[in-house]
Amino acid sequence: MSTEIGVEQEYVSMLYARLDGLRADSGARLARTLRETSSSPTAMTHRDAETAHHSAALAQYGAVENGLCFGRLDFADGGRGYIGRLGLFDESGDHEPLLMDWRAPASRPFYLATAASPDGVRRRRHIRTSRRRVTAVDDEVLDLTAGRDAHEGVTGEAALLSALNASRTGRMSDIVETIQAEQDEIIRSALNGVLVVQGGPGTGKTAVALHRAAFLLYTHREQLSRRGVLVIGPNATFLKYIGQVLPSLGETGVLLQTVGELYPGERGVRPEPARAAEIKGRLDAVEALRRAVRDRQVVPDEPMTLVVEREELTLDGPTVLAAQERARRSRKPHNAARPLFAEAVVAALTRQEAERLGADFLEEGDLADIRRELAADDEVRAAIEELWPLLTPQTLLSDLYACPDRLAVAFPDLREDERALLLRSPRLGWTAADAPLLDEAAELLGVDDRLERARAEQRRRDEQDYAQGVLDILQLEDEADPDILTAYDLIDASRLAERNDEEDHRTAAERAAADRDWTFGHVIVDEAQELSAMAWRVLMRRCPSRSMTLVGDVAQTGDLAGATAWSDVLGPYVEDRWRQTELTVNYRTPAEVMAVAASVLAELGTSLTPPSSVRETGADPWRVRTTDLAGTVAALAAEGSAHPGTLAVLVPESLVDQVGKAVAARLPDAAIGEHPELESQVAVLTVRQSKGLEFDGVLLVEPARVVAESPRGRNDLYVALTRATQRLGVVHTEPVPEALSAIAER
Ligand SMILES: Nc1ncnc2c1ncn2[C@@H]1O[C@H](COP(=O)(O)OP(=O)(O)OP(=O)(O)O)[C@@H](O)[C@H]1O
Repeated sequence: MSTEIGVEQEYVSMLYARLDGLRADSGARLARTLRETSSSPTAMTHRDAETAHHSAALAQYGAVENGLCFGRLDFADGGRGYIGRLGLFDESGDHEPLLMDWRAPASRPFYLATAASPDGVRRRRHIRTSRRRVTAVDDEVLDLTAGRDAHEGVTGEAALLSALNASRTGRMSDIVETIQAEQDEIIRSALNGVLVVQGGPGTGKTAVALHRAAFLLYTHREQLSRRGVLVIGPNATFLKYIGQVLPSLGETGVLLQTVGELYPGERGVRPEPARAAEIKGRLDAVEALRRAVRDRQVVPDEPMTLVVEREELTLDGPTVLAAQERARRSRKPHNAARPLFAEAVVAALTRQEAERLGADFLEEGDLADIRRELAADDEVRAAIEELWPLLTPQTLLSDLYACPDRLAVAFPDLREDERALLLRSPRLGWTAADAPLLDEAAELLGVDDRLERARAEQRRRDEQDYAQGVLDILQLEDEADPDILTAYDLIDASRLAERNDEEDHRTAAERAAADRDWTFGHVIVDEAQELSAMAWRVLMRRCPSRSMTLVGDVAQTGDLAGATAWSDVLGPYVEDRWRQTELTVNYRTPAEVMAVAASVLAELGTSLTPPSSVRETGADPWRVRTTDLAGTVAALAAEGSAHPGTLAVLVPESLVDQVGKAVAARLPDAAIGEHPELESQVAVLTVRQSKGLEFDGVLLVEPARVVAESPRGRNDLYVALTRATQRLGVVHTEPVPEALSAIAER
């Protein structure tokens, strides 16, 4: 085999030389572009575009440095192809492919060909490298291995097991080298429509979702780089965990967000009781917000007296009610309808004033003057603001949460104690469940954009005037020779103004993050089972094309507002027009640990079958019963940290402080708290924080409390048990839940 390594080394070195050449080329072009000094608007725009292009190319060449080439296919017809992280071509005239991008259709057999269905492939070779050095090659000769005792459906077994057994680092890595057939199907599924990927823990849902993003951007580059791709994850820690995967695949134009960040400009990070989040997540909140907005459109109990120019005018209930009716009939959102309300109020006051002055003597011009004066009067404006205030989503929501009476109007069907859960001081900041409500409020409030539109029109006119000036000067200079085409002949002022408009060179992802009205080309939701009905409404607004990939596991739902069936989530938006696929193999959790998790799943009473583990480790789970919980956990964590790789101590919420302190006293570098540093070797986390993550070893503390403390406690237990890639230990003082009693005591 060592000669084979030599052969591949030669080829791989040639590929790196080609990559270096491209990198140097882009670097030189970038430097040249940056040195250009022309300050004409067209040249500047061109320069910005070129800079962005070369910088992106350089970033991509940097991203593929590790594992540039990882596979080779030998075809039955004698042909051969190398597979890698990007496509490289021969510099010479015939432009032969030297390396095929893993996303290209030609690379597919690398992931799909099996002995039973070789698809023209004679041999699949996995090339393993460390930096630029080839360290191993694993061959599968497809026409000879048909009867071999391999794990059914697994391709590239040696490379796969080597990847799965590697110690974890606290950052997720990509899986391009060992994507399995059932995963490949999903990654390359068509762009359009809603695709649901249901899969048990460790089946690679997150990995598949991210690789799908990279595949879609490659295949539909034009469309998706303009509209962008949004990836939603459960929390900031998780986003940090997966943050490196797409850049390692050479993709940077994807926006990663939590639900709490869905409303631009605000970050919903404050914790709140599960019950409060559940109430906010119900669809009823739409009506509640509608009522809250109407509640701000006030009819005075007593007539209001306004003093304008030392004269008294009266605004009574019926007048206000009529103005309200007029504004509401427009069916415009609150802020957009406000000018109609104001107009109606001013018209009523104008009539009053006209009558006082003697309407018969007044002409239309006089009435218009009165109207203008009243509309500009401070007291009139204050009255309008009181009766139909201009509202931001933030003020609407914080005023609502701050006032029991307002809450009672908005949520008449809630019990008093439920409403009390929503009550809070406006200064405390937003929670994740507030973000969809802010977005809903923005829909209901709308914007009074007349001012903004007037400003934009003025800007446009100014630019046009300026362009006209430029053309006039050019015209003077050109006048000498009537045969020469003048600038006038080629372009008029409005087109020149348009050209000078500054182009926006932010990526689609950057622009989308700041824009509530942005609609994405594709939306991917990870841990999709956790999203509330209100969060789905926002996502559906952000993706009117309904081109979406939702990955999740309804057996792992921890949030009360989360889903227990995909049809419940999607029915309101696409009825039954969505497709579901399933992932069935667990690549993370070894069989020994999965056996325990499977009995918890059975107790959940779902029809879901546990995914089958792809490997065994020979290490059985164990448990220790103790009377000194914190002390024992700290000692076992110290013992566990002697193993290579990461260790998570998973604790019920109520024990985080106590256990965290004990572990920190013993292991000062352990990560603890709201935003734990996952690259630390040992981390103390709640089960909720551990969602979607994985660790080499897991020490689960007091599982009975994990179950007892949450309304979806058994789901949480299932999540906790399936975080380990190698070892699982349980520490408890109380008896363990029935499903865990089979674990041997140590
Ligand atoms: N084809 C593969 N090759 C190598 N590793 C893989 C493959 N598929 C999945 N994995 C690894 O298995 C682990 C679990 O994957 P992932 O986190 O995507 O699963 P998940 O289904 O999202 O799990 P959960 O629902 O528990 O969050 C990861 O370490 C991932 O890299």
